Amino acid sequence: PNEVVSTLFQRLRTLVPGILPLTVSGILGKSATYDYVVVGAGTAGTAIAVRLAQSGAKVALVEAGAYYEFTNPIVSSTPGLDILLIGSDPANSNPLVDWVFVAKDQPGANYRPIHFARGKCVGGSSALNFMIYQRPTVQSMQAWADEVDDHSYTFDQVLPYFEKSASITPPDMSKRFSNSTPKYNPSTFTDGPLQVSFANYAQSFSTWLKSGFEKIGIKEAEDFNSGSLMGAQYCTSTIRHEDQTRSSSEASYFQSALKAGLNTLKVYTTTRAEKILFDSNKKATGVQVKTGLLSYTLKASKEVIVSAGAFQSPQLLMVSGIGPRDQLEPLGIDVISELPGVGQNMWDHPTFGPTYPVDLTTLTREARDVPYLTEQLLKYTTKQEGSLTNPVSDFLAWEKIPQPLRSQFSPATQAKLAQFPADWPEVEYISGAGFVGDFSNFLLVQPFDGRNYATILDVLITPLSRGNVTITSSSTADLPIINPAWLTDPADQELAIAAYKRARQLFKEGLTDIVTGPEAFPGEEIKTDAQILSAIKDSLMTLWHPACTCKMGKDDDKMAVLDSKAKVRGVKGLRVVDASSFPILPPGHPQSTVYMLAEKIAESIINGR
Ligand SMILES: Cc1cc2nc3c(=O)[nH]c(=O)nc-3n(C[C@H](O)[C@H](O)[C@H](O)COP(=O)(O)OP(=O)(O)OC[C@H]3O[C@@H](n4cnc5c(N)ncnc54)[C@H](O)[C@@H]3O)c2cc1C
Repeated sequence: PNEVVSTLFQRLRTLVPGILPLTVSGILGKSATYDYVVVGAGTAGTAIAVRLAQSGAKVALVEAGAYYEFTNPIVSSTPGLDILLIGSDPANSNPLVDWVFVAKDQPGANYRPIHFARGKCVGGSSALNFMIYQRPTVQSMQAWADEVDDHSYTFDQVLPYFEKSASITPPDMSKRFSNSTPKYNPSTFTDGPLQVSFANYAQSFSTWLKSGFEKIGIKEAEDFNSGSLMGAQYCTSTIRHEDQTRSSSEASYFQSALKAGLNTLKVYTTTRAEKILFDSNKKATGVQVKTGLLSYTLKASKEVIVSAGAFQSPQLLMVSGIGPRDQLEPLGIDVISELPGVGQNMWDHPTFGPTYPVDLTTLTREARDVPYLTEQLLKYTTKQEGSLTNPVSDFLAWEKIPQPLRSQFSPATQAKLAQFPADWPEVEYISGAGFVGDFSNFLLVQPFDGRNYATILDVLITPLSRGNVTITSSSTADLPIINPAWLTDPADQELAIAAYKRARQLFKEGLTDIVTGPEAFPGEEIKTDAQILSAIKDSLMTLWHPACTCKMGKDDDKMAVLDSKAKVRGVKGLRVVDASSFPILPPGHPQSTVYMLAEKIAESIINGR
């Protein structure tokens, strides 16, 4: 027992750091001058701030939240707990680390209010995400380069920045099931700070998926980080291999800079950016911030960089006078640069999918069988093994909808889908080792009937619906209104129905050895296309990938907010670097691209200097 207690104690110390990083804290409440002020210590913000500070510049990093190790202890650090407090029910949230956005009045979600989690902490959304790490395709990055008329965004040109941001550790096959060997390409990683690896446990459900997908025509893929996605394979995850904890931007970029004794970076936690300040030449001179009741100014002698995420970067621009004139003037905001694209053009990836009973151990057992859960907790804390090392979704498949389903698309939908390049998948299928239902609360929805359940999450990867972000006041204390507008383009509805049928086909033709009964959700009685669409709307959820709300674009693109170096048009000394800067949302999960962009723009700023 002494040994167990001692191991547990040591383990807890790695999950909840004992020392507050006071050495890097700015003096809260006191105005100061830096070379760069970065707003938002999220995924992009932490990465770019650390890179600028490593170049010798003095950098202030302003973050509205705190350290997640204190405001979401254990939950954020433990891969298997990533499903907690991020469900579609707004009550299923932790406001200490989440802004708790709610998307309302969405016809595509049958008007259910949808909780849209966004990280509010050092680490931002990388502290809440599902840890899937995968990169876009060659042709999708060509589309990005074409969209911004800048060849430096082609896949070959950006690969060094993907590589620079991350390192990879091979899977420990002595701890995983022997039939769960992943394929991957280690040559596209370096010794970058972000830790990418594989969990010390594969979901049993996932061990059936390679053969299952093959039976419905989706072949095994070689890997998902070298420029192609079509096919099925285990994915890499942002897991620190040595202790099987989450590798967020905080645990990677920030902690490694801290360990190296970086003293040019100062972090202002629990501090909200209120407004970007400009001089008479429209040059950004700093940021007005607020900690508690204290408002003060952090001056930037070189540049202000906004990395407040896809909802709050456009908000901060708008309250500072940059955006659509018809939104700003009625709120009494003086227009400094009229840019109609701020807050528009929002891309997101909606998800939904059927659930079946399966003859395997899944999350359902973990949630309902207390002795089993205790065993897993002990395994995780003492040996870094077992199901809690696994972020739940560890196997992916990608495709364009095949015949005969494809021929059922209307000519309009076929034409719209044809705009996407050949290597850009239309649909992703994600392993979901548990009951998902309407995504309201992953823990509470697990049935008590003693059976295990598994789900395939369909994700629309070529969404054509575009949403927006609008402000209701001139204060960043009021959350902006988000309107993802899921499924408002009829082509998305047709694609969603086809994707649903493919997921059902997988269970019925590919997974017959493990399926133990009829469809549990939404149910066999849902048959016609109209019924399927209605069931999709009743359960649709975001995959939390909002992007492109301050998009970069060509000089003649009126909706472009940024140039291809992420500089805000119409003003000086101001950039936006995060998921909002994307001109398009490339296929898949965006965090790898957010890190790539932070590395690329940091290098461009440093070289430009
Ligand atoms: C639940 C969930 C699951 C996801 N799963 C995956 C996945 O598996 N794989 C993947 O690739 N992607 C995933 N994503 C998406 C991915 O995490 C995001 O695309 C990415 O982290 C966005 O990075 P960002 O820098 O744009 O914004 P963020 O990381 O959200 O950073 C924005 C930061 O700005 C701060 N901020 C905002 N306003 C202000 C203000 N006024 N003043 C000061 N600070 C402010 C916020 O608190 C936050 O820290 C997921 C996201 C979520 C929420």
